[in-house]
Amino acid sequence: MNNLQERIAQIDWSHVTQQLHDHGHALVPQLLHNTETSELVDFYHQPQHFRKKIIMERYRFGLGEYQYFQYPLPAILQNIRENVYTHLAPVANTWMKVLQIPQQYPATLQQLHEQCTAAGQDLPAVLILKYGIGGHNTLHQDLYGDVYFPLQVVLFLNEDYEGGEFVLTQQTPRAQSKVTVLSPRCGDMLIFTTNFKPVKSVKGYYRAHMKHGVSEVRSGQRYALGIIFHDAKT
Ligand SMILES: O=C(O)CCC(=O)C(=O)O
Ligand SMILES: [Fe+2]
Repeated sequence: MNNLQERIAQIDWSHVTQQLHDHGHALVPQLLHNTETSELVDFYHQPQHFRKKIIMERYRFGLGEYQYFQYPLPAILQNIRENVYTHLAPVANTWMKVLQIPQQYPATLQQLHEQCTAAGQDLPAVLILKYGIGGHNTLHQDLYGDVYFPLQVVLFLNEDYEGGEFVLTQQTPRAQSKVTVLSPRCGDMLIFTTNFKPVKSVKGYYRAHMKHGVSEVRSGQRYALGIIFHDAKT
């Protein structure tokens, strides 16, 4: 566990920051060990950890299901959420600044959550997703209320499936969307923008809106764990 905190501290955060500025996403390979990814998959079958289950097709979100954790989060997730946040707050603050959005994010997750609570958002947006054959997640953004943090994380919990690529689209004003397709390995952590990234142009920076989703799983079962830093209203 401490060891995981050290692994997070040892990530090359200046490289991650540069990737986020350039591409709106950054892959951190092999953050989690197999014992940790299988512990996280096992949580899915322990209902006491969860506050809500969503059957995706009922909402036309795709095909599959996910469950939102309830507080208190398992220590491993609290640890990742808190420690990764502190490295991402400066990236988010740079983005707001260059885009001239009057918003700055506090240095700690606890302070962000005080802002969420004041806005009536006090439930964790941390979830495990499970997809079977044909499972997919349609393109979306994870905004859960007025207070939002513009970066989020997915942890990939297995790799014994085919298809199920992680897809990001970047929309440029007056142009078609650019697509990035990733096939991360079990234990990888992906950091990506929740709604937009700044892009430099001759006239300064503009917002390129981004969405994410998952392509169809062709065989096997796919598990992923999403960490959204702001809290949700429902
Ligand atoms: O299953 C995935 O990889 C995507 C999950 C997702 O949409 C999220 O965590 O926000
Ligand atoms: Fe999502």
